[in-house]
Amino acid sequence: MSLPAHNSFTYTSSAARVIFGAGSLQHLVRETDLLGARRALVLCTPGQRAEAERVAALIGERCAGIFDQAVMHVPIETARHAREVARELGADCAIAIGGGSTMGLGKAIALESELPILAIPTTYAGSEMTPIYGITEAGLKKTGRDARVLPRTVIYDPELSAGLPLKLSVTSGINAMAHAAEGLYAPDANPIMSLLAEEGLRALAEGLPQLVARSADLAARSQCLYGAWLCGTVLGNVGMSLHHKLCHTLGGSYNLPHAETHTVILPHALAYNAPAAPEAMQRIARALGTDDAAQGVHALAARLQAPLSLRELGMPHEELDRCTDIALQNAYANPRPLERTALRALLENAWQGRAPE
Ligand SMILES: NC(=O)c1ccc[n+]([C@@H]2O[C@H](COP(=O)([O-])OP(=O)(O)OC[C@H]3O[C@@H](n4cnc5c(N)ncnc54)[C@H](O)[C@@H]3O)[C@@H](O)[C@H]2O)c1
Ligand SMILES: O=C(O)CCC(=O)CC(=O)O
Repeated sequence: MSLPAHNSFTYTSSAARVIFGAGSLQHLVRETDLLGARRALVLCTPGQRAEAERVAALIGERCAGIFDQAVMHVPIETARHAREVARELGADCAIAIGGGSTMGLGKAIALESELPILAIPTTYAGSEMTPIYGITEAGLKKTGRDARVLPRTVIYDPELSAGLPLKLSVTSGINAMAHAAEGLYAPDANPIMSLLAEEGLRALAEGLPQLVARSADLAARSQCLYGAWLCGTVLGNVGMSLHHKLCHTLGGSYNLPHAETHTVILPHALAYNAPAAPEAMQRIARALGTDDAAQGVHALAARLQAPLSLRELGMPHEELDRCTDIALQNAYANPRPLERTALRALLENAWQGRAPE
């Protein structure tokens, strides 16, 4: 795609060291040493304690302890507890192994202490590539951007995502695709991020069906993790719009599951924005090998047997009006102006699980 004459942009590269490939966890000691860490605190969810113990065993005496209480959306109480544990143990680095929830906990610690994070992602959420943090206090999730929370080193080892349940692999992959799709019509989009976005979409659109056919296939896992890396980079570098705003409203105010909510909303958000962002839609469709971006994402999700409706995620129908109001509360950039009636119709379609209009 050629650069239009009127195109001007600012591009700041976020530095992160990436080690990618099957078996790359073997480089953990080298990478820990390169960060100068002697007392690393290993972070995980309760369900990934075994993976954290493996990390602890690998780094041996460099491990100060394991904190295994990461949960979704980083409750402030958990963040305070983890910060306290890090302080008490004299930790000089946080090693986060897991998905976006564990990365989020590492970021909550780094935000106050500037502890470097070494991230070992095991889902496709992409948080490891972003300076975005989120903390939930009194039922409200606040997000922000801060360079201190961007992980310094990321080890992408597809072998570690082999245990990710297939359903979550699919929805997590579509969560990643959403970052790239919105990145293509971001107000601060730039040609570099758009290249990564299109390639990330292509990698996931190819890799996810392969995963569904053979969930432990290492080539498919590598392809999806590669896509997730690129899509996460886009999320970290350009602003998100309507789709992410709706997902944060549904997740934050109604506690709907994160990756599944992204999966249901994405085709509808793209259909809403399609008339105002034709070039982005063309690039998304091209990456998916289809004619229409919104219909293409919907068809892909259906083919992967992903959830298609807010109803099946437990969203109460009577809350759709209030949800529309919340989504309209704060102004943010979006290619198409936010119109109440059209947004309410979008949510209705998503609730019913219809194809996007
Ligand atoms: N700040 C950012 O840039 C950013 C980006 C994306 C998501 N997020 C946040 O991340 C959270 C969601 O992250 P997520 O979707 O990765 O889910 P998650 O981290 O909550 O993981 C979901 C579940 O899967 C388990 N799991 C993860 N990897 C596994 C594996 N390989 N094998 C077996 N089990 C595994 C986890 O232990 C957890 O129980 C949300 O809070 C979201 O807001 C933040
Ligand atoms: O909740 C956060 O920490 C921010 C998440 C974000 O912007 C990406 C997403 O919704 O997947």
